[in-house]
This record gives sequence, structure tokens and C-alpha cells, in this order.
Amino acid sequence: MADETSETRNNARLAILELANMISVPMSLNAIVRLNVPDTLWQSGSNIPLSASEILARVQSTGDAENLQRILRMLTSYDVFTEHVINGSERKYSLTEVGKTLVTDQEGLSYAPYVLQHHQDALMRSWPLVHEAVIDPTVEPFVKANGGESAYGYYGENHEMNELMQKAMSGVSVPFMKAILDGYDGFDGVSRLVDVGGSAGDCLRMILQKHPHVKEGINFDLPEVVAKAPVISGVKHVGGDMFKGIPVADAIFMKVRRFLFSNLNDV
Ligand SMILES: C[S@@+](CC[C@H](N)C(=O)[O-])C[C@H]1O[C@@H](n2cnc3c(N)ncnc32)[C@H](O)[C@@H]1O
Repeated sequence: MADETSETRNNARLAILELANMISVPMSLNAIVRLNVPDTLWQSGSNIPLSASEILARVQSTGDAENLQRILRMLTSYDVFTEHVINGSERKYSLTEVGKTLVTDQEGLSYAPYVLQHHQDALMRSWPLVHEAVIDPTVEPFVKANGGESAYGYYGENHEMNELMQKAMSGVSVPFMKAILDGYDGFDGVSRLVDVGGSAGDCLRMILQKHPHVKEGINFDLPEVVAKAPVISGVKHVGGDMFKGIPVADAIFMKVRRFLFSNLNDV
């Protein structure tokens, strides 16, 4: 090991302190979403730099501008905001390209619900149990932390979380699907398409709009999820468990993210 007082050792100590405190980054992101800072800065596209007290005055009648500034500065170092120093002292903030992903668009979508969805209490309770996935991998940390309930079962039973999950998925998937549909021709010759784990049905809606020869879309998801899905022309919502069976179609579409420890890793 290098000498205790060497630059290498000191840098290593700083690096481990930073790693141990990384939680302050997503939690600061969570705070600015909850305070509606991105939409406030965007101001219908102007993105004019505002100081912490100017932002605070727009989002909340009272509060601590000093603390808001701390959060803004922290996220500036992670490229969410740009800091503008006015007359050598006053600090103002505008959104970077990263920060703009949190602004609500004309369709009412953004990545902000994704931030909130990932920081909901039920998930936050699971993180300190990650080591138990090594000791006893038979039960996922989420299930252990939430009284035996699986993540998707939990969302299904909790109306607010189900809605947040669907909003988060729409915010992430709509821009992604626009990019996919611009260049992908894999739907040629498909007339009946099933989207497995289709959530609110956004992907199918966009596929059917772009490819009118796909006459029938089946949005297959858990019963609690499809029960809350909106009516979409040409799309039938079907509830079920993909591990037990899925509706028959010409082609299967599936867009899911693999998580650290989740049953979707078995798909
Ligand atoms: C990460 S989301 C993806 C949603 C959508 N495909 C998208 O990209 O926007 C995963 C989806 O899989 C669904 N799901 C999870 N387990 C399932 C199961 N056993 N059977 C059917 N759907 C399931 C969830 O309810 C959720 O809507």
C-alpha cells in the first residue's frame, strides 16, 4: 500500500468519501423535481437564468433560498444546470441539455416522473438490503423490505404508485420509440402485434400510428396495470402474467429494462 500521507492515498480517501455520499446526487435531483424547478426555469422555452431566490419566489411563497442554491450548485457539478455568475457575485442558473429532460413537454411528459418513481419509499427501503441478495438470493431485496410484496404487485395495489410508474414509463418510452420508429422496419408484414409488459400502451399506440398495416395491437401487462391503461384506438388491453402465458400474435414486441435484482432478469 502507498505511504499513508502520499497523494495517491489522500486521493483514494477523497474518492471513497465521494462514493459513500453519492446518494446526495439523486436526492438533490429528487428535490428539484419535487420543487418543480425545471419547469420553472424553462418558462415556455426561455430558460432565462434565475437566482435561487427568484426560483424560490416562483415555486413557493416562503423557504430557504440558501439551501436551494446549495442543491443547484451540487447539480451544476453534474451538468444538470449551468451556473451564471453575474457581476462577480450573484449566481443564476439555467437548464443544460440534461436538465431539459426534466421539463414537461406538450404531451405532458418528461423524465421527472422517472426520477420520482425510482425514489419512492418502497424502493428506497430496499437499497440497504442489497447485501442480502448475496447472502440469501431466494428473495429479492424489494420483497424483503416490503412485507413479502413484489415490486409490480406493490405498484398494482397502490393506485398512486401505479400511476407514477405508468407516467415514468411514458416519459422515458415516447422519445425512445420516436427514435426507434424512425429507422426500424421490423414491423413489415405484421398485422397482429402483442406488446408484452406494455404498461399504459404508449409503444403500441406509436407503432400503430407509424405502421397502419398493424391492424391489432394487444397491450399485455399485469391485470392491475392494464386496468388503469387508457383507451387507445386499435389496441386491446389484456391482463395476465407473462411467466404463465401470453396472447398469440404475428410478432411479440417487448421493451423492458433489466434491473439489478428483479424477476424481469429471467425474461
Ligand atoms: C420497465 S416497464 C416497461 C414498460 C413498457 N414496455 C415501456 O417500455 O414503456 C416493465 C413492465 O412489465 C410489466 N410486468 C412486470 N412483470 C410482469 C409479468 N409477470 N407479466 C406481465 N407484465 C409484467 C410491468 O407491469 C411494467 O409495465
